[in-house]
Amino acid sequence: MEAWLKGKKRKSETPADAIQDDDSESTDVKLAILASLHPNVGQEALLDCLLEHDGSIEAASGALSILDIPKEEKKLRNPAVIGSQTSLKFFTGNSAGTGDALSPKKPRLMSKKGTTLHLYDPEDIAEHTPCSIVHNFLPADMANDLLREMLEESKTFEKITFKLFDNVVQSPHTSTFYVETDEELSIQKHEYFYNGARLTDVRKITPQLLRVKPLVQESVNREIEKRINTVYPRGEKLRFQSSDPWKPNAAFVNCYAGPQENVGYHSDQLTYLGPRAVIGSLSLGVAREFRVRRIVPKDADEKSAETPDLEGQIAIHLPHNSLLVMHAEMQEEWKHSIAPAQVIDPHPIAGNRRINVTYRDYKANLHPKLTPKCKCGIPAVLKVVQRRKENHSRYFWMCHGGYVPGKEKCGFFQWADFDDDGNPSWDRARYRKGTSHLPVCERNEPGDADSLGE
Ligand SMILES: O=C(O)CCC(=O)C(=O)O
Ligand SMILES: [Fe+2]
Repeated sequence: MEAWLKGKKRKSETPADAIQDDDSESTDVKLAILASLHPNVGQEALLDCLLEHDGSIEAASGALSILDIPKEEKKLRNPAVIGSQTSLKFFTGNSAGTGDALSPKKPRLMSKKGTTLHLYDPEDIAEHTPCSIVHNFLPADMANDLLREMLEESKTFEKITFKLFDNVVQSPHTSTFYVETDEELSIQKHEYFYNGARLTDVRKITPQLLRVKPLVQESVNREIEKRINTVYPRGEKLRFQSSDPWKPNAAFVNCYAGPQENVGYHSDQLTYLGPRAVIGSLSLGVAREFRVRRIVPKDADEKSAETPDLEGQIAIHLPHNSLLVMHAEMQEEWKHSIAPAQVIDPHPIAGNRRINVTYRDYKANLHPKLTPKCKCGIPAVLKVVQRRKENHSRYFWMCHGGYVPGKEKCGFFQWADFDDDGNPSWDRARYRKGTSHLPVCERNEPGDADSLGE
């Protein structure tokens, strides 16, 4: 941690490190480190300060040290309260979308860095973010039954513990994971890895989660079709996006007990969902702000000050019983978070708690027995080059051992090869050779950073 705070290079930098930067670290972790350095500053002020300093702990910590914290905390922008919708005209630039596969055709929002655009309307959300939303999604009784069931379950949810640079940190909310069969439960516990470690709490899907699943499935597939037809170039699915219907077989459930519980800016892991993953996210209980921001790739030697990110964050308001679909462009090009709130409206059933159920489609051909393993013997994690222009959008496998308390990462790195439907090259039955321009399993040894154009 010290080396990072002082701006020194981390020891044992690997090719995977070289194509990432500070931003690849979860905001949870950055917040945990900032909180330990500035124990008197609230979570929200820390988050705002981190955002204002482009995710740099060093810069944010420096600013917090100089400031008169108690006064400044009150003045900091973006109070995470339920805000009112800002005029879209203020944020919409004249420039049209880039026209690439990942940008909506409509003009791009040009919100200034550090500002938050609050969106409520489904049309605005579909137009300006990589998401779409369905309000009042379930019949009211069904939503309440699921909420009650999950509130009961969440009494035994736990915070996730992971490691960063010798610090063991905990997620600022609780969660657990549900699968459908006993066999899947056993496999999830013994073969799947998350942040380099096995999950200890995997549960069998509950009656209400199972009851709601087909409705989510139907609605998400409808939203995918709509997105393809109205937003994507030529009305075609994105490259690497699966051409199969979306079929959820797992649910990750989060509980935010009170306004301060949150999740920092992150992209969801693609390791088992594959490229261009779609996720169906159901919100129950207290309404909270889901924030998204686009990741703007930079040249290796480009400083953020020279190319300020023109786009601020967008807050999507997630009321009780709303289904948010994170579309195929979301995880690769954007980050998302649940911001801490100053105030919340208590919910008649949930009190101050919010339950979030993310239904996910785990791909059979990305089972950890099939994916590359690193030298630690742990199934490698699938990532994509997000922040660098060089090799931008390329997928790669890397070691995740560094996230396990007491374990160093081994530096394993390997480019990933998928066909245009996101099938990995080892899936002989489905992989359509020649549809991907990427080299087949090109190998880079640790330290071989030249081959990455760094
Ligand atoms: O609570 C939410 O709406 C988002 C949760 C989330 O981002 C996640 O589980 O990865
Ligand atoms: Fe997420």
